[in-house]
Amino acid sequence: GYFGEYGGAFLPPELVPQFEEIAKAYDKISGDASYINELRYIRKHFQGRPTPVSHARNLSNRIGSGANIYLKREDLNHSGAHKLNHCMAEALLAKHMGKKKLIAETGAGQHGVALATAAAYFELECEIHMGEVDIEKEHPNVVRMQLLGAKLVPVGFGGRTLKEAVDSAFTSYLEQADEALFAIGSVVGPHPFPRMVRDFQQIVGIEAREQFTEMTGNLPDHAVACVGGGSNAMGLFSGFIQDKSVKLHGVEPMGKGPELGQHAATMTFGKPGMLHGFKCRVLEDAEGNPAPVHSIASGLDYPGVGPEHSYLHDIGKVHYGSATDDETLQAFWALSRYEGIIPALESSHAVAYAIKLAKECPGETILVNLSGRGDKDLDYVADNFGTG
Ligand SMILES: Cc1ncc(COP(=O)(O)O)c(/C=N/[C@H](C(=O)O)[C@@H](O)C(C)C)c1O
Repeated sequence: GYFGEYGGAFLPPELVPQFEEIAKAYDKISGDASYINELRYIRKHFQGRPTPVSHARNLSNRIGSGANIYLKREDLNHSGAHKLNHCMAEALLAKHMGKKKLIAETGAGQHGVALATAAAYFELECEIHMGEVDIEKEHPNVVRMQLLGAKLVPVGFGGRTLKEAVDSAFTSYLEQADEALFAIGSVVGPHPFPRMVRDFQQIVGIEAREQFTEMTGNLPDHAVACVGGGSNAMGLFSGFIQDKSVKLHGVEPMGKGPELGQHAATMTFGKPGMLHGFKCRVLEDAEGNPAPVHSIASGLDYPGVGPEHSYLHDIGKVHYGSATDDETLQAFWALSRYEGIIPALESSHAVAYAIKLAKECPGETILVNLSGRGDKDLDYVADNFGTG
């Protein structure tokens, strides 16, 4: 359960047997033919996979450096983001474990919607914890979760965003661990979740590598993905991690600037620490507590980051850059206006970074994981920043 010094499971004693049970169940069924076949059926006939790879021709031509940007269209995955890739697998695992309920946190609401979708499909109960700030900001996803039958638990303490939602979901799980599965929304949390969620997201990178080489006859020069906890990035990177020629880039939110509290750029400003029961790089305040964070994208404002990313950062296998709120908004508008694709604000960070990279790498190819669509962000952007 470790990636170098990062990862592990630092749990309250009463949860140790629960997490051991989850790890054992996952190891058991991940090689099981019926589980693999059912997941394959679901991906094709329920999720509508494979998602396409689109050449952002107009955007690339407008940048004019001869670089070409391509988009892996996880915005076209059912429920509108990459999150369903791990939620369907987590729900299937819960079924195999005889669980009746799924519990999770959500920030942007995409994971909440995806888990509620998976719970409806498998006829499981679903309890989603969400900060009051994010409930306000991601209202369309709140309605969708409730329509899909999930019970929403508003979280009103602390910063009232993602970190507190995780704390609240964890506490609730503690009380009902026998009949519920805690379905974490990213490659974070105590072992086995970082490895499990990465495994469930690998389908993205496997498809993208096959599609890109078939479309262009080559591997991409660069693979780019935004990083909140890091699940969509690990999904894309998994397809290329063995290819020496493909440069991997994780994009973090630089928000309003480098001052602590104005961003959530954990790789740039953080250091090794502990959060939510696992070791990772963490943004900490002067007292050593998780620092307040900000991003225009609810899905990225998390003071920690996945242990596997923390390791890949330290060994220099992945370069972690960033995009500010302003750069992100420009990318949100540009992709909408020039390509007819409205991206999630989270994914817009990866597009913003790819635009900067295209200017620095003339003639090269850049594959971006477009992790989700922007429906959830339309009103927030239009009301606060206009339509570009
Ligand atoms: C469209 C979209 N793209 C990227 C992310 C960042 O999550 P990772 O891919 O796990 O880094 C997110 C994260 N969303 C989560 C959510 O919807 O609840 C997030 O807020 C938490 C689960 C961490 C997202 O919605």
